[in-house]
Amino acid sequence: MSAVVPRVLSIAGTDPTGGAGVQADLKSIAANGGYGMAAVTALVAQNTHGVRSVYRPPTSFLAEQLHAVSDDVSIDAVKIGMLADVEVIETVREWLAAARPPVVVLDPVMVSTSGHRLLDPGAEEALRLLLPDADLVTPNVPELAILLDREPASDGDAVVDQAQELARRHGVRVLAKGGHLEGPDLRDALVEPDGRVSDYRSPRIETRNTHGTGCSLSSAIATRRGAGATWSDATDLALRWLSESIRHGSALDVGGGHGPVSHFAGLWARGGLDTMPSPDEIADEWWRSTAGVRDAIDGLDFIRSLGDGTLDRRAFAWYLAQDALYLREYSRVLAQASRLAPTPREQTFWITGAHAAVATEMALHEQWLGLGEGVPAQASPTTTAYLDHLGAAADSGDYERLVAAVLPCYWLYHDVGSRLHPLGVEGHPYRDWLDTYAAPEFAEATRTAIGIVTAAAAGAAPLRRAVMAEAFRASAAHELAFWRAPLDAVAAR
Ligand SMILES: Nc1ncnc2c1ncn2[C@@H]1O[C@H](COP(=O)(O)OP(=O)(O)O)[C@@H](O)[C@H]1O
Ligand SMILES: Cc1ncc(COP(=O)(O)OP(=O)(O)O)c(N)n1
Repeated sequence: MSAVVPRVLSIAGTDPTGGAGVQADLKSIAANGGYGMAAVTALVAQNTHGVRSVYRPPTSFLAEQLHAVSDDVSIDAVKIGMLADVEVIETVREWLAAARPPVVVLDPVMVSTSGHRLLDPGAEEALRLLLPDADLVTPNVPELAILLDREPASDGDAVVDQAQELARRHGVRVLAKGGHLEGPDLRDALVEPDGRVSDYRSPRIETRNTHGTGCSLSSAIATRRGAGATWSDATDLALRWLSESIRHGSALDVGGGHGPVSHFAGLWARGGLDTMPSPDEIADEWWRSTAGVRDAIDGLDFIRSLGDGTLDRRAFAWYLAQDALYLREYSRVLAQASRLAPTPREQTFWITGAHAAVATEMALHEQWLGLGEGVPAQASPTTTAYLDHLGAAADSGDYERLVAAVLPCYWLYHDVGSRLHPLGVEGHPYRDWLDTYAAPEFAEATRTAIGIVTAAAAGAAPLRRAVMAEAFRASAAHELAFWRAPLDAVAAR
């Protein structure tokens, strides 16, 4: 069973400019969703112009690195790159036999683009003997030819023929890479040991930034396969990612020769640099964003006179009638939130709120509607506008947007209710109302609603979070209008 984040080990040489070797592998593994590890086979002094020299440390130290990893970490996939010479190949072969990683991708690195050898000529036969230990081998055109001891293929069909022969000879899956052929269209071919071929075609990108493409591709496939994708899907995903990364390579401005690909360009473009806010940070930000609305609510004559008990009873009756009309619909909106909720806990919370909205609140309001102060039977324009906004969120089927839209009705009522409550002394005419919205049960429901909504916002992508914040702010503005309307309506009579 592979881990959610596959643990992928690169066994390869280095590139201090970060375009190829273990440095590229680690970026590729991370960009494809894996946890990257690296055991270094050789230290290579190279840059975007080419290789200057190679230092191969004692293989006993490579063995120590490999065992240090496998003694401690469950490895989901291994990518093997530059092996330098026979001794290194033998060391890796012995370790593979002992560690038995579930996925092994072998990029048979032999010669750099600049023409410098990265594998001793005398090590080619040893490398051939390593092929059956791999699940996938990813040669470019010249490497494929050397492994078969043939001339390099000069067109796509000839590459596939050679890949089929290599696959059959060594009983191994082969991804033959077509980057070294001429022409505007690229063809990579995945060949199964039984000869079946899957083609992957893409347009050639006009760029000098192709250094390390082979390293990056093999690491990406190992990572995707380590995460559980089929070989065919892993190859497809890795190639799509590689094309995107090649396309953005020239924007990096690294070196004056063949520059690297931009391993994280796609992630950056899709918001990968944004840190995820915590639910508490979202709660603070959203609450601060309604400061103007809350000040305006506090400044309303309706709220002031509701608190000190001097509110015109006709205005209060008008408000309660509108609130009754509102709550009937609000209950349906909460029921929809319950229907869309992703967890039983949230489902239960919203349906309990829906019940409270019709039962508890309607009982309280009926008591006041008995006042018979010329109560309107129709929803006012402000009530209608607020309900249209909530109804649109409910009809969208978008749970996050919907729960963000219903939150101000909890949060602002609890805020106003708890601040006015101390004014509700014995004999206060609106004491029931003040008690309801300052009640511990309503405070608890408000806390839960804030927790659910802000957790959903914290887990959402930035654009989705912005949609939620907008729904929340719009509802807060409707709350202000709702509280401003009663005195205006009574004055207009
Ligand atoms: N200019 C390019 N545009 C798009 N894809 C490319 C380009 N050059 C190489 N690739 C892709 O990069 C991968 C590695 O290419 P290749 O050059 O064949 O191997 P290597 O880097 O090992 O020499 C292949 O999937 C190939 O299709
Ligand atoms: C340390 C190291 N390993 C491999 C290579 C070759 O990289 P590759 O991905 O095959 O791409 P090119 O650099 O040949 O285009 C390397 N240079 N260094």
